[in-house]
Amino acid sequence: MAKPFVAILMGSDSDFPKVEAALNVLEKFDIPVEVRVHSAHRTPDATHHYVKDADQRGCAVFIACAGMAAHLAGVVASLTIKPVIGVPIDAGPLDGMDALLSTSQMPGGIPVATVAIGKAGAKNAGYLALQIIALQYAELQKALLEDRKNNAAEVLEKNQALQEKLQAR
Ligand SMILES: Nc1c(C(=O)O)ncn1[C@@H]1O[C@H](COP(=O)(O)O)[C@@H](O)[C@H]1O
Repeated sequence: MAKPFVAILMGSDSDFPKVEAALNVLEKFDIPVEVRVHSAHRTPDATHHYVKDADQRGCAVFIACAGMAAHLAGVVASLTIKPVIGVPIDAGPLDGMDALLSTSQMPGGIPVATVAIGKAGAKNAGYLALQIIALQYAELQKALLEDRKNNAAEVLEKNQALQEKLQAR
């Protein structure tokens, strides 16, 4: 079976420093990714065309990232029945609270799986996309379990280092 790909869309190139966290995770697991700037507000026709086309070409999961009046993820979700993960970006004076609400408060029937605001949310969007794809790929399941183990070992090591520091006080 050919590997499916993930499409990462963002409303503006100014979002990229935060969105990059999703890309990093997907690249770490060798999942093909397409990254595009498409705004539901500013480039509605191009957004519509890209989502329909990507859907047909085998996109497995869409990650849509936007700040402020973040309608991008909702619009993407209206155009496909593939899973759409929404990342609210902390842009503008409301620090992402506006984007969080406009991404998550979707009307019934058109879901957007909304993650946390900003970089941490983008990272989790990458992992969530992997977990969705892993439902059909045993190898990816193994890699994700291994990654969890490594992360846990890192945390335990940090705890050990902290205990040693505290004992030396
Ligand atoms: N929320 C949206 C959409 C959309 O939802 O279609 N398009 C752009 N934007 C957001 O506007 C913010 C400011 O954009 P600029 O930095 O380009 O002015 C960005 O966070 C972008 O995601």
